[in-house]
Amino acid sequence: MTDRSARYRSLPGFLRGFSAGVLLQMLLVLVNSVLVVLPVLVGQRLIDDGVLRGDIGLVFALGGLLVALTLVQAGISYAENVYSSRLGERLTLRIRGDLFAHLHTQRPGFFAYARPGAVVSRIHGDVRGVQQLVSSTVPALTGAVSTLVVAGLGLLLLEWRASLVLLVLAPVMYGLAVYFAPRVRDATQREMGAYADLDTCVTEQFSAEGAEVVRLHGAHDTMAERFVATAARVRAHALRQVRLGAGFGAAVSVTTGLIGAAIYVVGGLWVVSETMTMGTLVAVVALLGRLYGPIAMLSGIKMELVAGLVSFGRVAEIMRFRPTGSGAPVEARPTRAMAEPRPSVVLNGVSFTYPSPERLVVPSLAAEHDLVEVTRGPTLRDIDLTIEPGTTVGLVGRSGAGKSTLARLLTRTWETAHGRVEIAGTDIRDLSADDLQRTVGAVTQETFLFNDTIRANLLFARAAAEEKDLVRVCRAAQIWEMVRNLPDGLDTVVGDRGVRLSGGERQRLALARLFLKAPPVVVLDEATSHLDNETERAVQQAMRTELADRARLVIAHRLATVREADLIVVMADGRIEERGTHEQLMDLGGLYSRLVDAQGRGLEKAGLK
Ligand SMILES: Nc1ncnc2c1ncn2[C@@H]1O[C@H](COP(=O)(O)OP(=O)(O)OP(=O)(O)O)[C@@H](O)[C@H]1O
Repeated sequence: MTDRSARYRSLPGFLRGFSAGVLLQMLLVLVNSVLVVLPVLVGQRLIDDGVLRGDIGLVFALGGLLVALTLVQAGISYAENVYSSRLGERLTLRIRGDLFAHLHTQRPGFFAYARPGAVVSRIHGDVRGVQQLVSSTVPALTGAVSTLVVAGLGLLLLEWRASLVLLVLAPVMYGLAVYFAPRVRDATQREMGAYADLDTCVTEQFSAEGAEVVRLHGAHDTMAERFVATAARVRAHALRQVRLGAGFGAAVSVTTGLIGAAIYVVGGLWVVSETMTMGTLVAVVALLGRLYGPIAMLSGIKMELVAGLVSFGRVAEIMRFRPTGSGAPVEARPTRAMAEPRPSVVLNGVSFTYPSPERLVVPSLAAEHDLVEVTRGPTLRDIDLTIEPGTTVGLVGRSGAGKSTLARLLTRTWETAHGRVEIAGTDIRDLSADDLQRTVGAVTQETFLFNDTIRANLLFARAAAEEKDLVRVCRAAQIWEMVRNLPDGLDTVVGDRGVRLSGGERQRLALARLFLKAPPVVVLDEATSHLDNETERAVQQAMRTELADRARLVIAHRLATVREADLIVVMADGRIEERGTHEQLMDLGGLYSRLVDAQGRGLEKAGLK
């Protein structure tokens, strides 16, 4: 467990990091609650010793004291509110920073299953829930307890018989809280779950790609219906929460109202029978008024406390999450430095099975249907393969054969304990994340560009690159002419995920980014699939210069892409079925030659050959 995750073992443990702030906040709350009760006791003396005995001087003196107490109490209350909010905001910043950094350490499998909306709602909603807990609920709780103690003691000293009222009031309020709290918690959780679905719906469908798919399939109405159904779930849970809150409020009002009436009647009889002074009756009624608030709050606060703790639990759940099985990082192993500038890659007896989702992701972030247990067979079986520096290995095979999975083992997107993946003789799991990132570079069919300038997207690969390097790699990737002709050139913003560029342009920018990084091990998974034949040939030519002595793995459906490879590996059903050069495999007359024939016939039919 990292230091960051360890902070989230428990709420008190987390708050230890803010102990000075929390202590100051508590002190302000305590002083405030004493100042709320003191005026009542002063008021009693004012009536009994001042008004009823006709001591005008005392009336003015105690009146002045009341004004002073009110002003001091207002000042302390202001300071407490501002300080609590500041503490809450500091805390929010810490949690958001921790969550964001922690999410970045998750394995890619996490993001394959986590609903984006659920992640967003944790970062916004639940973090705010924890903030509320610390900046409002906990001080309110402390304030209520201390007011209760001070006011209770005051009541006991003034008129012990009246304090017996507490024996009725407290259990009734507690009973109400016991009834309402679990129901509110349930409604809160359900509402948050529904919000996560709603957020996912919006982020998916209003992304450029999602909106396009919906439009092309004319699915607006279906999607709108689904959205409204989810929004209706949010409404139902929110209304249930409101109903429960209102029910609780009404029950509290009835209880306090009945008790108030009883005190007036009984207290009035005591004053008539002269067993209690008028000042004491007024003070008792005022003190009880001060007590209702804290008692109602204490019973109601349980609900807020529960909601806040649920939020903390949901944040902590992510912060403490460790994937298990082959999706898990192997931090316990010592990392070794990658010294070899031109390493070879060796896969030795490698098999791989995709782990089930609950090992990869916090279950509450995944969609329910993803968590249904499925037994998967191995996707890769007993793979032996060597890629020497300065050579290209072409990987081909039918769709679903396991080519991309194999590539993802080289980028350590996935890890396997069955067999070894070695770079320069070191098990890939023993390499530090930095070394791995420096050593292996990949371009895939789906190119992701950030909604930023072309320059910023390129500099992602090498922040210190100069303008002339950017131009050189753009030229090599056959994209410079296009970039140069844009009104803002390299400073053109590409849109969400690069949506303002064509698929081929995005791929060429991704290749330029790879050339800029020029890592010792290169993985190209359908990286030129969107390019026309002529551009692809030019890019391949550039690749031989830009990535000359690197170990290269090239996956392609278009077999012409890998025809010149030093070794072509043909995969079927997770195994290596054939290997050799193009000529050797054609002579063999096996799967590869059948794939070449099929593609040739396809091209002939299309009149392209
Ligand atoms: N994240 C995943 N979780 C579970 N199974 C997966 C995952 N990714 C891929 N698979 C499965 O693994 C198998 C191999 O997929 P892979 O993407 O490696 O095939 P491929 O040979 O690259 O196919 P294509 O040529 O269509 O890209 C497929 O059956 C696929 O459904």
